[in-house]
Amino acid sequence: MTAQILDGKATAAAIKSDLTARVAALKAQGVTPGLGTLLVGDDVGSQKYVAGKHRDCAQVGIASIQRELPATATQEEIEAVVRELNEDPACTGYIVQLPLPKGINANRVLELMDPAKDADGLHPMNLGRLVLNETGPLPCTPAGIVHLLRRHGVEIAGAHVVVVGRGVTIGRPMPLLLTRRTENATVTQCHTGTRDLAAQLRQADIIVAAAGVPHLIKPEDVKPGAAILDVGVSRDESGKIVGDVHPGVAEVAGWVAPNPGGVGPMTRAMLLVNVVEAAERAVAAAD
Ligand SMILES: Nc1nc2c(c(=O)[nH]1)N[C@@H](CN(C=O)c1ccc(C(=O)N[C@@H](CCC(=O)O)C(=O)O)cc1)CN2
Repeated sequence: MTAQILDGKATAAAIKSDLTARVAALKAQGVTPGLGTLLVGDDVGSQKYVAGKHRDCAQVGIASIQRELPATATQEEIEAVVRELNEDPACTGYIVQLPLPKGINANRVLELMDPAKDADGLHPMNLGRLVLNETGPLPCTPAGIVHLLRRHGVEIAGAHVVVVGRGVTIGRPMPLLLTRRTENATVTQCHTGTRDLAAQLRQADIIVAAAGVPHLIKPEDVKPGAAILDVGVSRDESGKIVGDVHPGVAEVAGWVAPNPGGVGPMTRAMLLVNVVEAAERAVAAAD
């Protein structure tokens, strides 16, 4: 078997085309959505992701506000920029690029954000809305994964999904999304402390691999026909991405989201969705 590709690039392009029309409609009503980003430090990967987010904004007509601080920035300096973005009327939504440098309390920074401007769905109030099944911005990577599976006709309802990872951007929110009545999956959450990971993986109809451990998921651990989404990012000596999924998995799986080209572009597309939906909600509330 050679797996079908869960094509994140093509799916993201379709989402962006839809958003371009919605942004034009907002502008016609006098509202220009604006995405702010706060990047702290000089991590090359983070710089690349943030640059990509602003390229996407330009493509769909969203305005860009870019704030950067050096790796030496203090908690207070970072929080001061967050307060500025909270107050800036041109910034209708924003993100703080993660991870923040060592020594910075990222939770305190996220808690300080205006939840109405939280374009990542990572403010505690918005994560709480997800728990309570209320409307709000969804964390971008989990939302992108659900969209990608749906778009390719992968059955989520009734599926057994194994999520490997417990980070704030993917591992923690992913099971919350997948177990909503609208998705209706059964989820097992695994992590580096899971005793027999291979035994869990073999039960899975869908695997979301977000552990950051190169080639953690091996062909012999995968049920034939399963859908495998590789979200792990490690880099080799030349800076090339090495995912959590061994390339041989494509011979066993039914679907594979490659890395790069799978979930990453979806993360960026769902960020734009959050920005546009927040602006649309604001317009509807003002009517
Ligand atoms: N505030 C946030 N920080 C981080 C998030 C997040 O959702 N919000 N997620 C990740 C990084 N990330 C977004 O910020 C992200 C990761 C990957 C991609 C992407 O398009 N990847 C490309 C490959 C790019 C490359 O060659 O390096 C792909 O997969 O095709 C976009 C965004 C952690 N931080």
